[in-house]
Amino acid sequence: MTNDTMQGRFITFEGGEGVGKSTNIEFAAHWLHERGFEVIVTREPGGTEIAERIRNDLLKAHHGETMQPLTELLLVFAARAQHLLQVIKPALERGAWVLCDRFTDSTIAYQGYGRGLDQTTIHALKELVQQGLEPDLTILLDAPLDVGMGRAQRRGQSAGEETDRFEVEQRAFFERVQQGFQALAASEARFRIVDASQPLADVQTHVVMLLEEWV
Ligand SMILES: Nc1ncnc2c1ncn2[C@@H]1O[C@H](COP(=O)(O)OP(=O)(O)OP(=O)(O)O)[C@@H](O)[C@H]1O
Ligand SMILES: Cc1cn([C@H]2C[C@H](O)[C@@H](COP(=O)(O)O)O2)c(=O)[nH]c1=O
Repeated sequence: MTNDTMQGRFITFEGGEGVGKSTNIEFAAHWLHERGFEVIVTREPGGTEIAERIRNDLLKAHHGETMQPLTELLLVFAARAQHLLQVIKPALERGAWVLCDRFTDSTIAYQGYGRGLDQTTIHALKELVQQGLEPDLTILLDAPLDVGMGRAQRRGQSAGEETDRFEVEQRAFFERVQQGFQALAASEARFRIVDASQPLADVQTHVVMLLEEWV
């Protein structure tokens, strides 16, 4: 099944840690609800009971055993298969807007550029799981690393969140991830880059401009 047979809109929000994906998805959902659209807000890894359990394994620190990059990659796609079949495709088929916090571009950036896994393998898994389904629009929230990481740290401290298995990575890892997102944005027509280092009101004005092209 491809996007051509789907009635809804599939919008993904991408970017590094703390750039404002969740904040802007909630804002976009509210904006669309007010205009009468059915909106599903979801996230990856996650979005179903099984996929959320996989997320927990992916994000929590494991003591005494290191998760292999290939294991990480397969778990991300296992969660995605469940999420696509159970939540995303049915919602698109009935005409809803699906706003998803991260999708396969995060896999290409984190497991491909970040961990150094082979892009051909990633694309083969993508084809197997997505069967040609792509987001209609991908909003890349882009900010210097220190801006996003500073925001994520402050949010984590005030909410008492535990640091996850990705957040403890070295700066060089996040630099590679950011290069990955920038390379994707330069090569895929569905990407739009939003400067996420701006004040939130300006970021949201830009997000609305992008949504207006699809309503
Ligand atoms: N443009 C902005 N200016 C200032 N603060 C912002 C801006 N956008 C988001 N924030 C704040 O930064 C923090 C991180 O935002 P948010 O949780 O939306 O990011 P995220 O990209 O979803 O993070 P993560 O990758 O960790 O899930 C929050 O406290 C949020 O209120
Ligand atoms: C979808 C996806 C996610 N990740 C990583 C990226 C983040 O560090 C975490 C998710 O947590 P957040 O609250 O959304 O920041 O998972 C990944 O490595 N690969 C993926 O495909």
